[in-house]
Amino acid sequence: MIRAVPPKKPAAKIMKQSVSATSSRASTPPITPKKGNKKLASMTKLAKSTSQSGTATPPRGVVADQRQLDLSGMNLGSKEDVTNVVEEPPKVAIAKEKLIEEVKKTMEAETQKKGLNLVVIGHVDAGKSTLMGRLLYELGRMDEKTKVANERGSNKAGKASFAWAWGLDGTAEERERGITMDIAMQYLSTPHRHITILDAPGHKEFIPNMISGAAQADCALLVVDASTGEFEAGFDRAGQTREHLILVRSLGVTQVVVAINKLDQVSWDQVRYGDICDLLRAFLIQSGFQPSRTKFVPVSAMQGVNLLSRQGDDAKPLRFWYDGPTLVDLLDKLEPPSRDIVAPLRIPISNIFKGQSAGIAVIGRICGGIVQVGERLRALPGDESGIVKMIEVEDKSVEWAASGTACTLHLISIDPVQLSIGTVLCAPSELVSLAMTFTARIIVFDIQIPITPGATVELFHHSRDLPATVSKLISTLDKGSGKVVKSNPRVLSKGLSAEVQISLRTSSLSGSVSTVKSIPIEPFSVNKEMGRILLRRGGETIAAGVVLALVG
Ligand SMILES: Nc1nc2c(ncn2[C@@H]2O[C@H](COP(=O)(O)OP(=O)(O)OP(=O)(O)O)[C@@H](O)[C@H]2O)c(=O)[nH]1
Repeated sequence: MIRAVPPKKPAAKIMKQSVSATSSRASTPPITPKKGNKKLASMTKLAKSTSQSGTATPPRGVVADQRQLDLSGMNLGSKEDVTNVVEEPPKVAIAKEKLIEEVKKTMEAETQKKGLNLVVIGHVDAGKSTLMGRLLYELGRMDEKTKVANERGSNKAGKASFAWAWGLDGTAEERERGITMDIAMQYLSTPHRHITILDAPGHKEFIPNMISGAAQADCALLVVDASTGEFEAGFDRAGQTREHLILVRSLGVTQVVVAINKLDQVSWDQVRYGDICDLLRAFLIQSGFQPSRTKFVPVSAMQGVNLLSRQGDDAKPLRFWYDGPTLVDLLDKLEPPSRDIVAPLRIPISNIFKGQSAGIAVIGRICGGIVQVGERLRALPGDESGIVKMIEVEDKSVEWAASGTACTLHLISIDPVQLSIGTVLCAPSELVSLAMTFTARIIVFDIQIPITPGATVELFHHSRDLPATVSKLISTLDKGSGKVVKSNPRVLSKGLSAEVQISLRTSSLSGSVSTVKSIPIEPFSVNKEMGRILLRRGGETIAAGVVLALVG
């Protein structure tokens, strides 16, 4: 199904006009950096600046409740400042049942471009940001002026080879270090798809940020450096090519496009391309990806070869042996996942920033249901609620947004101090459950030290990570049937499937005290996206799994 996003218009006309209006928006040629992009850029900067100061991306073991930390750098006013809104709060324009019908119609409209969220992953320096920067340009999302400014700026900084990456890596520190540190969000439009790009950092140090991006993704674009020695480094046990693939699969991503990049560095060697594809194909199958849902494409991000076309001299050596799809052809065929629009509304917050006018703005991907302007939302944990003043999707103001959509909500009449990364917004009549202990079915990764009862771990759930304990080892399970193989095992070693109990801890590995008492979480059987978890320890992902039941 589709991510359905209507244009902003008088609510009464929504039902009649949405299909044509939406389709015309869908075919609108995008493009130059807009006002909204500036806002997004500053928001991204905010996330990055907090990450530089060690707050948004806590070093391993640091308490991950970001509530105070996130808000401290934002100069947010008190509740009075935020809630003292003179203007009338907006009203809900359309009844829920009618809205569901409206959304269904829009989603079924054949002319509607299908939307999806794509996380760009791969080993450090594989060329992810360069590829995305070049693609933005080729598809008309980056204008000539910005391109020239990035070329001049990077040249002046002695980093000419990063000119394309500067289109995504926006902060001074990222540009200085020549690496991506936090997720950068951009939008691309192919003939049949609206794609929200989440450019993830490749450096091991920033894996938590990468997980935050992967948790919001439907599909992944894996970028691999084909240069001699570089592919091998990334594919090594300690490399991020493997780790990123395992992580995205664990978080529910089933479709991957693999871009074998920098082929210009190996003279477009067809044998090298084939060897890399063979190795990756075997690893993808081993990691649980279906061969029919993994596609490979040879490219050079730097030269812009085989992104949109294979024209020009640079592409000549590739034309000798390749006549398959381009990268854009493959992106255009990615299958959007089904969206559960009738499910209870769930919006886990992945970022918070001060709104342009009154109120606070939060970013999140809708994991079920529909949200509309004027709706009152409850924020959990806590007892706060607020009103949706505005919804933005792809920098455009819309009346509603449905499950699967990454959106920015501007909230009023809410105390921002009660919000944090990981807070879940939902309808007051259908609250998300809270728990500090739950059981989960996990798969243990390739770990050296087995998991024992009471093992301290970092629990990753959506964009949040928290100190936790594997409080009980309940049973080991048969991977295929799920039947109990052994009850109360003493340890869990690599490759095992097991049922465990996980409890939040009130202190982190570093000894600081967490204020988190319970988190909004749901069994996988209730809401898939709310029920996925990852466990990390010592900077390594040790297990992934799904929530079975909440204990307390
Ligand atoms: N020759 C060649 N160099 C490339 C190509 N793509 C990227 N590079 C270079 O590889 C280096 C790293 O590129 P980035 O785009 O920053 O890599 P990245 O994967 O985004 O890096 P992180 O996000 O920090 O992991 C830069 O110097 C690029 O110019 C390519 O197709 N050919």
